[in-house]
Amino acid sequence: MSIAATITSTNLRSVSTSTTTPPSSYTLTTPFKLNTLKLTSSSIPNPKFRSLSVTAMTSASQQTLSKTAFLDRTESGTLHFVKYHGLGNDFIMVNNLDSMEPKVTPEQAAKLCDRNFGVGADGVIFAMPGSNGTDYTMRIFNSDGSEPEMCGNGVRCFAKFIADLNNLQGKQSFTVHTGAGLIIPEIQEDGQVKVDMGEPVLKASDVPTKIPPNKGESVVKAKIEVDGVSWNVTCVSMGNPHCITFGREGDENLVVDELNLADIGPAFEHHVLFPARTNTEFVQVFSRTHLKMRVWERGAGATLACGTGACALVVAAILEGRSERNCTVDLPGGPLEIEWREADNHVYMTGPAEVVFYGSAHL
Ligand SMILES: N[C@@H](CCC[C@H](N)C(=O)O)C(=O)O
Repeated sequence: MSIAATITSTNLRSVSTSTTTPPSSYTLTTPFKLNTLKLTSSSIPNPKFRSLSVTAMTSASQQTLSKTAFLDRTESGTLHFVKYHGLGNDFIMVNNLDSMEPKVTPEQAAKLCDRNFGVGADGVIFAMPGSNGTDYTMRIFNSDGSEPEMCGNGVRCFAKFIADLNNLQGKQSFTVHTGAGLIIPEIQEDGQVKVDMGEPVLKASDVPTKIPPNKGESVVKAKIEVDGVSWNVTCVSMGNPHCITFGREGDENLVVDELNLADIGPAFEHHVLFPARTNTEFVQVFSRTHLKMRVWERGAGATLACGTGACALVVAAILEGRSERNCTVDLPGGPLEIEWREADNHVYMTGPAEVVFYGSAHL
């Protein structure tokens, strides 16, 4: 089986090697050009990835073929998707509006997310019909195939994806049912997406963490041992679990760029004190309104941004007396604006979401 793949974007330069017409298996109403990098199955050493075949459309092709028509086409065994990113946290968005059954299995999601043998992404997101009275339902698989309850950057991409599918312009708001309950993204006039992320969950057993509560039912600046090092942590759920640290015991001022996340991240993620595993945010405080974080995500590893993580860390910073309620959080992929509003106890996140490319994969 041959594999055709294109690395291209509306914003980035194409890095493909040649130009060719689409494979015969694609029936298109208008001709389009593909910049194609061809691989054969024999050049793929790992047999488990040989069944995956990927094609991506250039931005020129997006102009000649209706986006909705592209995503609506159904051929057996072929998935049409749009890749989006929110500050470099990237997702394969699937139009699943005709069914509550995800079109991709967790195993297929892991293959699609693979950065060497697949499309490459931090997760696969499904736009599904509404439930519990909402406009839509969002489900997501992490790049390891596990299913988290929520994804902050993902829900901003979700809002843009829905607007794109429906050809909506300007300010738009949707109600979205997620594993974390009701989430309300609103596309702003400037294209940024502001999301009502709901209330943070602080009760230790609901985060969940087995760290004994030390402030009411919550865990705030508690000491835990991770691989023989003592860290101070605060635990917050934004529907999904987060462990936030501002430093080791006796060393409160983290310089996050110096951390080797690949070493310490997995030790937090799989720590016995986190029965559902955990996302971990390592935070540096610049001022009471400006923080910087790096993240090790449950089921995805080090990512360029984590929206729920940025929300959770501002809650943690306020609980630890380190910040105001409105903060800018710098992530490796760029900044997010976060507010934990006193009036309704909800957390609000504002940031970008962008299309990377349209593509098809044979599953
Ligand atoms: N990157 C996401 C979070 C995705 C889910 C996470 N890996 C988990 O397992 O909880 C975000 O932007 O919030």
